[in-house]
Amino acid sequence: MEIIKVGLAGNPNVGKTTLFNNLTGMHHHVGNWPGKTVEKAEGHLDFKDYKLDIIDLPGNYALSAYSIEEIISRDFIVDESSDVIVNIVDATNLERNLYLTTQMMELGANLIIALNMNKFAKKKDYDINIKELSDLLGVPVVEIEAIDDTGKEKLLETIEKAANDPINSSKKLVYGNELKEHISELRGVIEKDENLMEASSSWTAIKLLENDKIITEKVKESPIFKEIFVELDKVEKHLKDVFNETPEEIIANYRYAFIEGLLKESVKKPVFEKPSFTEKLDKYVTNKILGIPIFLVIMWLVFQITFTVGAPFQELIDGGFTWLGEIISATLGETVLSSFIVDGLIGGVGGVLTFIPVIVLMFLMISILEDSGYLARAAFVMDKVMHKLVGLHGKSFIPMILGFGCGVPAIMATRTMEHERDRILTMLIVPFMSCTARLPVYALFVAAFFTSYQGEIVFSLYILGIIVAIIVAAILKKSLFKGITSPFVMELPSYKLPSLKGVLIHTWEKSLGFIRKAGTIILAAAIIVWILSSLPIGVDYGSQESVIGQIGTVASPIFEPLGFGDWQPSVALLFGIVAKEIVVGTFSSLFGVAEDGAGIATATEGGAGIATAVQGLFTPLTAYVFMVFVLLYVPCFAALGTIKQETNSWKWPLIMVAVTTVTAYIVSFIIYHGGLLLGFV
Ligand SMILES: Nc1nc2c(ncn2[C@@H]2O[C@H](COP(=O)(O)OP(=O)(O)OP(=O)(O)O)[C@@H](O)[C@H]2O)c(=O)[nH]1
Ligand SMILES: [Mg+2]
Repeated sequence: MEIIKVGLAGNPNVGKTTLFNNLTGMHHHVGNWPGKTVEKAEGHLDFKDYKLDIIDLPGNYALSAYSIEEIISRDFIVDESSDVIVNIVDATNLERNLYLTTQMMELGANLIIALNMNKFAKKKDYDINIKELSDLLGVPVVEIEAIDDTGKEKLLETIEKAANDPINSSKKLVYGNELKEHISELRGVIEKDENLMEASSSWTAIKLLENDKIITEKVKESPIFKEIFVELDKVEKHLKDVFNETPEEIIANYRYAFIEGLLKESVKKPVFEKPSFTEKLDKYVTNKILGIPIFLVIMWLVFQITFTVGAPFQELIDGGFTWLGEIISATLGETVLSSFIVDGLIGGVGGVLTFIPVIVLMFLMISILEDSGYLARAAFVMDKVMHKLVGLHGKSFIPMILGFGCGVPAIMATRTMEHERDRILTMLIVPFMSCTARLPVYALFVAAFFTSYQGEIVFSLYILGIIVAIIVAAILKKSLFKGITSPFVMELPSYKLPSLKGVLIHTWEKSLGFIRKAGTIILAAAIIVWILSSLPIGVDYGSQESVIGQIGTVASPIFEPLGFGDWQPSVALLFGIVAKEIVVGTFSSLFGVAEDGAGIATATEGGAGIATAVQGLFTPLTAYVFMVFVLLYVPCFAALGTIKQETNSWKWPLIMVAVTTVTAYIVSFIIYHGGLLLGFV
């Protein structure tokens, strides 16, 4: 079977991954905000006698190399030998989208244009003459709807044809005689070195004129680099004399002029565009005064829904585990095996699994925020605050909100940031955002102590996370990360009705990740906790004389000043370093079924078992402080590992550990003593 290698390229948020998923049957991350895909992904599809290798790329606006994900795409388009590049273009935004197209044409890439979002363009009364557009570009144009199968067959046929009969897409690109003449002079010199001919010489010439760092470095390695730079200088001087502009500006102007001419011939737009739904809604949502209150209300709703809808399901699962534990205890009697299954496994792992409904709902809510387009608005609204207070731009707010789901993808999402310094700083504050792993801890404690204000208490923790993140970022920006942040225009995609299938798949996969975690790390920790609670032989399970009790007793003075100096919270925090769910796992295996026969925590009932046990250890004030500490202290191993991988050094994860520990301690201390002064207990 012959293989055809197809790259999917285009601006951010135009539907590349949607098309990729549709073609390959895979489920990669789709959402309505620019910059989701940060790494290239590969999938396959059989078509007739061919095997298509499809590569999904991060979106980019130009083939210049700024941020990491842009470099990934550019390297693929420029250096890898793909057979066909499918350029996905948003029909509602042709001017901007075609800017990247012109640059791929400069490369002479074997291009196909897949025109997406046609329904939205029709709604706006755009009349696009596909044949004309294709003729003028000299590139096939296919209308598709990435979300369903519209145009899919035609696209595949076109890919097959293009692979067998490649075109040079640079042919119809015209940049005016003056520029063309000088580019060809420069090309003449470049072409003398065979090694520089991997990409087309006109592209290399253009990139040199644009002062592109990577290409300039590459050319410096050529034996004839002096000759090339002498010519480059000459051309640059000449262009400056003629146009009184930098070569970069001149080239950009020509690209836009080409696009303008093209669209004049092939697209008819209504004289007055009626305000779209998005524009109408954004009047309120991104309003200067209303923006932040609306953001807060939406977040509050998210937590309310998560908790109120989640609670009955949670009780159901909890009941199931309790029943299972009782049956096992009754069948096996008081044996080591029964203690292992009931305290160790059902307590440690089951105690965490009861929170699945809450966690699934949280991921569902975040998926809806992402897919509707609200996430980008939240970042836009926070941009001013972030800029003024922290010196970071709103772009870093997107990874922060994703951090409400899980820190690992959130840390990866920082790749879209241009400056390494801003990127690392954002990574360091993402773990202050309250991820779903903290939810079991909150659920347990609010049920035991704050039955009437569950939603409000949890909401306050989420907001505290954001505030602490902003304060820590501001301090770090003034010390470790000095420097100005370049301004950035936040792109606001049109609102879209979230696709049910997309949202469900997204949620399902995230939830599966949680279940997998329960079966691996949390299980392993549960077994260790059980062993340590049962040793030395003959000791009462989970008593202070057990190994775990002794460890806790040694560690507990550290937490005394924060109000929870008992040994059990200390070991729970210690084990929770691995993953925060283990904090609850540890409690539930220490106070599990066998202890009082009352069952594992029924977090929503606030009565039996674990809840009673924690009521004996905490007061409402110390319970709140404990939740704050869990929120802010050391991120889980997975998050630290991701920071190491993304920064390529252990330095940052270690700094992270120090920053979070100190912050958690200080903030908890202030809240505890402040609370005491205010008369709380
Ligand atoms: N209605 C409709 N929505 C679409 C279509 N194609 C994509 N979308 C939506 O557009 C948004 C962006 O889609 P993605 O596939 O994630 O875009 P992308 O180009 O991969 O974006 P990045 O990875 O950020 O560069 C999502 O909300 C999709 O559901 C389509 O054909 N019709
Ligand atoms: Mg994508």
